[in-house]
Amino acid sequence: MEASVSAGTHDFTMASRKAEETAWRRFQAVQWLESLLGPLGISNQPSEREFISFLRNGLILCNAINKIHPGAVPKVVENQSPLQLLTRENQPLPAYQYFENVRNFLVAVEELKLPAFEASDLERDTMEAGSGAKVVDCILSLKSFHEGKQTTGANGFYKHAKSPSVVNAANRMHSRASAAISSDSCRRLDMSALCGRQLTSEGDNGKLEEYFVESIGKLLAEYMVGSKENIDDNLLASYRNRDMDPVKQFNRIMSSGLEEQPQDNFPEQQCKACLRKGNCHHRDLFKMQEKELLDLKGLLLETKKDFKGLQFQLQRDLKDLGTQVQELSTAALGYYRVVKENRTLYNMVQDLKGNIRVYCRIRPSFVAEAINVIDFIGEDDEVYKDTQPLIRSVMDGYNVCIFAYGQTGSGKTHTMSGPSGGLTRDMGINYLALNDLFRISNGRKDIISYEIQVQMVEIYNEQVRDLLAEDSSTVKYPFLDIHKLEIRSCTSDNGLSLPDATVRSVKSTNDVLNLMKLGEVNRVVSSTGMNDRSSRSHCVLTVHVHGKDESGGKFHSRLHLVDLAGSERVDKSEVTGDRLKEAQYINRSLSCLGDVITALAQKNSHIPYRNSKLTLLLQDSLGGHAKTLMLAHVSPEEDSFSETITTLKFAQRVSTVELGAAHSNKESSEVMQLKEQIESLKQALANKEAQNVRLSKTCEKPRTILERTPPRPRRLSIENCGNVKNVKAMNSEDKKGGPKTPSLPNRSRRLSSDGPSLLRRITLRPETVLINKYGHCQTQDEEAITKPFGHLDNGSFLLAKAPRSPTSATFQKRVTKQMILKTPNHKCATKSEVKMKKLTLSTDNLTTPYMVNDSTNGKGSHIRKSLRSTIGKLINGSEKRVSKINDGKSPVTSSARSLRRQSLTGIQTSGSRRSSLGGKPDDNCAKDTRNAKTPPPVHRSTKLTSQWLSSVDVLATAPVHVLLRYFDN
Ligand SMILES: Nc1ncnc2c1ncn2[C@@H]1O[C@H](COP(=O)(O)OP(=O)(O)OP(=O)(O)O)[C@@H](O)[C@H]1O
Repeated sequence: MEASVSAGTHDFTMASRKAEETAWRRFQAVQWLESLLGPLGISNQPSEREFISFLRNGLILCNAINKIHPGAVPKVVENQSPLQLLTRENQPLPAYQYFENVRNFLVAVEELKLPAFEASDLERDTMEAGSGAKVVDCILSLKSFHEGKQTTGANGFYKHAKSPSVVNAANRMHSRASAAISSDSCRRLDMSALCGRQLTSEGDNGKLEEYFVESIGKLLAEYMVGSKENIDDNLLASYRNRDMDPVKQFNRIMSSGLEEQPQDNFPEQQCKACLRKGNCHHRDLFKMQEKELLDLKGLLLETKKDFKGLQFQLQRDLKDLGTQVQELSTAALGYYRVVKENRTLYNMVQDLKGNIRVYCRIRPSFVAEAINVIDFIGEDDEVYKDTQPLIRSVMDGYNVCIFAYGQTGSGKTHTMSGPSGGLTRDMGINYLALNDLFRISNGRKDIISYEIQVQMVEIYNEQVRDLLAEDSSTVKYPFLDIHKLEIRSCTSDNGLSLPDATVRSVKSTNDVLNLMKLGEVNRVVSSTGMNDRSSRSHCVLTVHVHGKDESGGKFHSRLHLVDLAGSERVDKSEVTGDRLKEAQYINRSLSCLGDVITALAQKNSHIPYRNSKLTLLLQDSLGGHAKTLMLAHVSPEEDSFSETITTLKFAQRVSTVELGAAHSNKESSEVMQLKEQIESLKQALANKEAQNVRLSKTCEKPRTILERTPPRPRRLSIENCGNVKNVKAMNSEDKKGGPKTPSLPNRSRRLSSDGPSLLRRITLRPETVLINKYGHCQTQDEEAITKPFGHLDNGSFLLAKAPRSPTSATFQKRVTKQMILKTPNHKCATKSEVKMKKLTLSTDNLTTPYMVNDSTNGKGSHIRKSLRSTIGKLINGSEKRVSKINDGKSPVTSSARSLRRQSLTGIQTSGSRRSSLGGKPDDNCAKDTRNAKTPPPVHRSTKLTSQWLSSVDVLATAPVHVLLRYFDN
């Protein structure tokens, strides 16, 4: 059973091999025909039927034979293309169309003594298995003939390679042997011996055939012997002795090889060759190998098992590792988040404490082989990034100072201005900062209008010099003292600490570049032993940003960009003469800067800003409410070690300086107005104090003064309103016969520059006077007073209505006096529009109803509080001062007070009013005033009088922003 299965398998294997070989040969035939005639349109691996159909009309065969042997078929019947033939394969062609061609071809093949086939082999109906093989053999013999012809240049020869179907032993042929015939190895047979022979005539064909058979047999035998395998030693010996016909030899080798081929089951088979020799070790070898194989199998199984174990362990380890990596990455993420948060919080704390931020920049080494004591690790191209938030702060109204510090040659100028003559992308912080300012300004142009101005100065040998001055001679000759600038407090003038330095408006980064170039050219730079272009001065580029928002709020912030001159050891920089002097100045001013920093760090009460121009100029940045950042620069070289340490120590000290939280300079329009109001009140207070001093003097000798005082025309005085010039203007107006107003009683017209004259100067006229934003007065009935009545630059106005006569009944009936504090949105509100709020002023017994608009914000109310207290002080304080002056005991005190009240109201004080105010009647003063023929007491209610008095009091001190209104009852 086993044997029959084995035989069946063997047959099947042989059959499939045979089919493979046949297909292979067909493929070779097609390949060759295509190489000879060009593409024929047939697939590379045609079936036998396809192949035959393709050749059936004989056209291709005739063309092929004519190509390799011109004239072999004298007349070829042309027909459809093979492709057409193929596609129309199912339609039988007329026999005559191909019969002639095929017949002619077969005749030609016979003439060439090549293997032929029967014409019927190409007929479809009679086609039987294996008939295609004959056709293939014929074509391949043509191919061999052609190849031989090409090689020898003569008529060629052919290798009569028959297909396995026509070879007797083909069924039993070992695959290796057949491969030797049909595969590449066959082509590697040495053909040189054959090629050496020249056959010249057609008559040699018979000999030629014999010769070819002999030679091919010989070659094949040699090839087989060369490979030696399974060839009987006797056969080998006979072959070597050359005592046998090569073809016979080949046949014997083939048959012996096929006989000796190894069988699947060695022990059951006979190793014939070995048995013949009698020394067969194959069995032992086989057993040994079998054992080895078994061992190996066992080993393989074991290894597989181990491998599986390892695989399992590896998977487990990988899983564990994955879990651990995940945990680690979670922890790392958390850590980075915490670090980031810490950093943010740290910066926040720094901001709240107002610490000066310090960054350190390390210059790259210039000499590759130099020994560096400090190495920079990381990227060096984002220096500006950390300073960017500060630049944004400038646009929000904060003052900012960025200064570069470090030894000479450590890269301060490189950081602040960029490399000299560098490209725009290499520009330093100065340019980048201004660029950013413009960018932000453009981004916010719909809500805030910005104006950016630039000043650039240098402090050279303790002199401040303008680097943007038109007159270049002032900068070209630094030793001339012709352009020394004075440093002032920032609160002076326009908030400029250098009001005399050129201020240039800039609108674009190009403007900035031009200015910076100008400044760079004008700056004093010299070559020293440490730096070819050493800056010999401190350069301060100040950017002023003026902003105004939609609501009218304004701010003015400053950005100082400071490139300090480098500290230098004169022995190292090898400077002499002027350079030495410069170095000394530089070192001295830097030492002053150090002193200031130390004092600030130690929170000393005295900070020595005034010790140098540099510290004076940076005063508000180092000790004010600015945001300050220092860029400490160090050189990496070994010989700069001590300077590096000094710089780092200085940087450390600077980082401990707490400036306090930075303040924005931004103020809403309301706050601004209220601040101005306070200023005006302060001014008024000062004026009033001066008056009081004069008043007290007047009270001492009122009679004399009054006697000397000539009567004057009545006038409206606003001297107490803090604008003497306008009073003068009004006086001159009156003199010139300005607008007429209803006359007052004579007593109120009697004015004097001293003493009682004050009473009249404060007296209000009995019509409403409006002061518009241009500073012009208008009467209630729109009669314009042409002369300015005080400069009111914020658009607010004063509305005052004085009684036509203090005794006027209509007036008394109409008047309810309210003081209204003006707010931006509240121009001239009607009574109903204004929310009432009563405030009590702690004047001596005066009660004044105020109207305050409650819609203001917290800051406004804070300012209002201070305003109120200022007003209180103004009234109380000044009187207190007067009483202080007069020591409270002097009769002058009360008389002065009454006189003052009189001066404010034009109404003589009376006992009843005084009692209502809680004050004591002052007989002396009353007497004095009576003697002085001051206006007689008016008949009005005490309450009204006191209200009026207090209102006027306030009016007198707050001329600009206080609106006095009257409403009819
Ligand atoms: N980060 C840097 N990358 C490349 N070159 C640099 C860098 N920093 C400085 N340099 C170069 O080093 C040299 C000295 O730099 P720079 O003039 O800016 O020093 P400095 O501190 O301003 O010196 P001084 O105080 O004497 O004016 C210059 O040639 C500059 O181009």
